[in-house]
Amino acid sequence: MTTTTAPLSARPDTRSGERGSVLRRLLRRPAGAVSLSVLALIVLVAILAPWLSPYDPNEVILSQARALPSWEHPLGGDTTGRDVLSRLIWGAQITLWGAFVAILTSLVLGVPSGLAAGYYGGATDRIGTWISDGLQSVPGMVILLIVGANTGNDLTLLMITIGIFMAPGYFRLTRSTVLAVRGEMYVDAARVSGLTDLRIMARHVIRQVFAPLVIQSALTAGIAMGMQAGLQFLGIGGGTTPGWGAAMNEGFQVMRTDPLLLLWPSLALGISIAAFAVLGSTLGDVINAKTPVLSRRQRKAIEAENAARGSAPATTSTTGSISVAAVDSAVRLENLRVSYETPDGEVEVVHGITLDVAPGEVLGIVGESGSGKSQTVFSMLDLLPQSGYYTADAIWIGGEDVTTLSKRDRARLLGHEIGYIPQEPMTNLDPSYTIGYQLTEPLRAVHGMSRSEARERALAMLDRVGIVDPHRVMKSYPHELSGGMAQRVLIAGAIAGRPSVLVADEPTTALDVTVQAEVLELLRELQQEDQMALVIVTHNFGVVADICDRVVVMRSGSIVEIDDVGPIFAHPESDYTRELIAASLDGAASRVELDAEVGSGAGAELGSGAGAEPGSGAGAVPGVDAEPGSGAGAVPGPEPVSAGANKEGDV
Ligand SMILES: Nc1ncnc2c1ncn2[C@@H]1O[C@H](COP(=O)(O)OP(=O)(O)OP(=O)(O)O)[C@@H](O)[C@H]1O
Repeated sequence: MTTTTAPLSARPDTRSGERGSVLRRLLRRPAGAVSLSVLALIVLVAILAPWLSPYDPNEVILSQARALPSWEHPLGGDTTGRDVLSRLIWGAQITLWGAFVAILTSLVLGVPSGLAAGYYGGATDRIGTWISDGLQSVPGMVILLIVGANTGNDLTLLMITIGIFMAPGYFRLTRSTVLAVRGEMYVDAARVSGLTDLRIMARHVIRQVFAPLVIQSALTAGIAMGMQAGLQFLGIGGGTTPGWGAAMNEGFQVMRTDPLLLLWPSLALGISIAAFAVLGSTLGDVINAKTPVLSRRQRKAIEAENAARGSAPATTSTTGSISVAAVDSAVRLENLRVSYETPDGEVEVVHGITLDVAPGEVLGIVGESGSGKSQTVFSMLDLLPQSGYYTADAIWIGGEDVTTLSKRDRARLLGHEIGYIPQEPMTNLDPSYTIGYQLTEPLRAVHGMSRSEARERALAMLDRVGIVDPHRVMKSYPHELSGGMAQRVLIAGAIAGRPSVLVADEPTTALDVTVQAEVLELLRELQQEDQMALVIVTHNFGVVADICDRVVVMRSGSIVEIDDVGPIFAHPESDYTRELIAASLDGAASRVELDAEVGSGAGAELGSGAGAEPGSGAGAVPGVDAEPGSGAGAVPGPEPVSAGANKEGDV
């Protein structure tokens, strides 16, 4: 086994550092610094009102009626002789409280419903959207007047009502953010590891909604303050409370004779609303500067959709073959069809394929991009995106036809019976959590282990996949790992539940060429050690030669050829297979070249990894010579298969 000794990134991580950097960047902008300071001052004044206020805000001093500013009363007295400054200070508390109640109500109603609508889609989404649209079409002011009239103008209840009418904004924001995040690979990875929807939402999705919600709340706070003042100005919501709106109402009535009485509360309200608005938009700039517009997966889905419109042929024939009885198979797909709803109608992208994998067998699924490899394995895992669905005569996993199972029972297979290793390690790890948390979470939640058991298992698995300092890696965040280490971590997670089937979707594509070889070597070792069935998706025949027993060649959603690796290389039946083999080997580095590259420590992880263990260093490039009688060495073919070290390929 090869080991990985590449040092962890020296970047001084930490989540608090990340949060600090947003605050720092906010403060670096004059607009951010000023608005934040103003708001901090207002909040401070509101909190310290009992101590700062020189007089009781409702105390009437007749001699001070309409008095001009003086040393005793810096802002003068109002029409009944109450101290204006004291009323403004207490008004800050009441106005902020009103805004807080409204925002809290909106958050409580809008966020969970938006989360559920975005995550579950379907009927939940439709019902949520319908209620949200309905609320927006109700004339809010009429409802506020009714509530005011029936509750004695209770300010808190009025602000709760305003919060209800502002909840659709939070609903829509949360829903759209979740829709974008739901497709992220680390969410799929969490699902594959068997975590419940509730847990995935609470731990992995809600964090992504956090930043937009903060921005929205800053903007909404200003609006809520304005609405509250508007209500008080109209005489609704607290005639006796010293709110700024009530003060404006009073000042408005004596505007011609005592304009200052209107000026002070208007200034306080205007400055507060402006500060919230500027803070919200500056926060938006600061946070969005880091946010990618489209994730790679989203771009890929769009490209795939476009390709599907142009090229997917409609065919009804079924293709493929089987090798063992259904009950003896590790996996068996019978007449699997996958379709997608697209704006142009329904498109079938996998056209009735049949294949199986025996326990302990390594099956390669090969084909060019868009041939349906990923859709096939996503159907196995029951992880097709929402717009896609499959039909099949049967899907056997571990000798059981899982098409008869409920969605929930089917999900239980993930992490237990089936493990999944994705294509891109980095995007499959949640950047907000340590590796230790991400490895132990499914072990505790899905496998019912205690904290210490889960930790022990995770450490053992990290050690097993060649991580030399598992304790340190457990404490690391994904960005501190190299791509190869991250993939090892995901492999550790996939095998931690001891699955009988391991599905690897192009597990080495995103990795450096030398690290690819190490990861393939590791997969082969693990598969042989635990006698797992391994389904490996690739577009590279080098990988097939290296690791597979049998191979399925796919093209445009159908199986072109299916056979043991030897015969496929020796006598490919279809021209397409022949072309794929030639394309995989064309331009491949020779074994000697590859060994030289490995020896020179070209790979990020290889310096000590490969070299550390004689026999698995350069020899870690899995291939012909490494194991006589296996891999490409055993493959009679048109050319010696030099580990398929294709420049663009997997190895
Ligand atoms: N969300 C989607 N909506 C519509 N069609 C889709 C969607 N996802 C995939 N497809 C179509 O399914 C077909 C098979 O895609 P699949 O992802 O299985 O290809 P692949 O062989 O795994 O390719 P790659 O090696 O690029 O991942 C593609 O032609 C694509 O157009």
